[in-house]
Amino acid sequence: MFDAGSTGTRIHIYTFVQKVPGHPPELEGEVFESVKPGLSAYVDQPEECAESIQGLLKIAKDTVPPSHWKSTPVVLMATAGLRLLPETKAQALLSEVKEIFEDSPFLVTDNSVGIMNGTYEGILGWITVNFLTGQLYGERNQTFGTLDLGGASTQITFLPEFEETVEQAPQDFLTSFEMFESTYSLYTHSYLGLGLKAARLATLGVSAEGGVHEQRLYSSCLPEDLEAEWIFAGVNYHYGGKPDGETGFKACYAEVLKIVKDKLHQPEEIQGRTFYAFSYYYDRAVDTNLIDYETGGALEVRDFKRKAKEVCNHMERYTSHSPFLCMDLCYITALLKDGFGFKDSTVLQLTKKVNDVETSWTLGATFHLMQSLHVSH
Ligand SMILES: Nc1nc2c(ncn2[C@@H]2O[C@H](COP(=O)(O)OP(=O)(O)O)[C@@H](O)[C@H]2O)c(=O)[nH]1
Ligand SMILES: [Ca+2]
Repeated sequence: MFDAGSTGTRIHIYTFVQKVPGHPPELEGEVFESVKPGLSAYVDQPEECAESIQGLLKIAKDTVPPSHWKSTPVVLMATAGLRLLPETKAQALLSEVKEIFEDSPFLVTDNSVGIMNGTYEGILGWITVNFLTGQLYGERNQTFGTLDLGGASTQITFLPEFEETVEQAPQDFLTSFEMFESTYSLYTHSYLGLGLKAARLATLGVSAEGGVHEQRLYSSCLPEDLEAEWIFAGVNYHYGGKPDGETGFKACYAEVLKIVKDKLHQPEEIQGRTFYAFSYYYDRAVDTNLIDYETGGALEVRDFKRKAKEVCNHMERYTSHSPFLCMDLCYITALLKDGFGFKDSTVLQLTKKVNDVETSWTLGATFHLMQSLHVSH
C-alpha cells in the first residue's frame, strides 16, 4: 500500500498469514520505506516521479516472494497534496503511477491508483490504531481517538459515546462503516489546508494553493535575522523574521491563532477522551525531546504549549533546528486548544508504531482492500 503524502511517498508491505481456514488472516509484519519529496513536487514534470515509485517497488520485489507477485495487489492512494492540485495535474501524476504499476509484476486493478477521500483517510487511520491496540476484536472495550497532522491536511476521528456529540456534529462529520463484522459510526473530518506546511504558508499570509510567484513574507514566529527562500507546490517564497518588529511566543501565537480561530468544529466529548496523535505531532515532539523517537510517549496538550514558549522565547538555543520550529509548535498548540477545543490536561499518546507497525491510514486501507477483494476469509 503506497501512501502518496504531500511531503513524501511511502510504501507499506504487509504480510498476512491465514493460520486457521475460515478465520481472517493475521497480520504478521510490515516492511516500511519512505522517499521525499511527495508526488506534488513533480507537478510540472510528472514523468520525473517514476524514479521514486520504482525505488519503492524494488523494495516490494525484494520483500514479496516472486511466487506471490501476481497475487499481491499494489495500490497507491494520494492524500491532500494532490487534493490541492488542479484536477488535470493530479490526474497526470496518477496516470504516470498507473503505468509504472502496470509494468510491474504485481496485481493491478482498475482502482489501484487514486486520491484518498479525506473522510476515509480519517476513518482508516482510526481503524489502524484501534486494530493495533486490540480494541477492534473481542468484547468492545474503549476505543481511542486519532489525530493525524499531515503537511496539507489534518484529521480528527473518534467513536462518539455521547448522544449530543452525534446530534451537534455537522452531518458530513458522521460516517458509518462495516468492518470486522461490526458497524462503527464515527465522527471524522479532514481539514484541507490545515496541515502543518499549509498552515505555515497561511501564517505567512499565502493561501495553500499558492498562485503567487514572488512574495516577501515576515513573521514574529521566525528568528529576527532570518532571510530565506522556500519552494512549495512549485511557487518560490522569500520569508524572514521581523528585525524591528516583535518576535516570540505571544506575537507568534497571535499570528497562528488567526489560522484556526472559529474555523473548526469543537465536539465537547473529546476533552475527556484519550487520543493517539501521529505524523507531524510525533515529529515535532521528537524534535524537541518531548518524547523518545523509538518509544513515543504520553503528553498533555499543555506540554506542547510549554515547549512552544520555550522555543519561541529562546530561538538562539534552537539554531540547529528548522527555523519554523517555533511556528510549528505554536500552530500545533493553537490547533489542539483553540481549533479542536482540547483542554490543557487532555492526554495524547504520541506514537509512530504500535507493535512494530506504522500508525498510518494504510493498514486500515489494506483491510478495506482485502474485504473488497474477499481475501479476508
Ligand atoms: N512514521 C511515519 N510518519 C508518517 C507516515 N505518513 C506520514 N508521516 C509523517 O506525516 C508528516 C507529513 O504528512 P504527509 O502524509 O506528507 O501529508 P498529508 O498528505 O497532508 O497527509 C511527516 O511528518 C511524515 O513523517 C507514516 O506512515 N509513518
Ligand atoms: Ca499523511
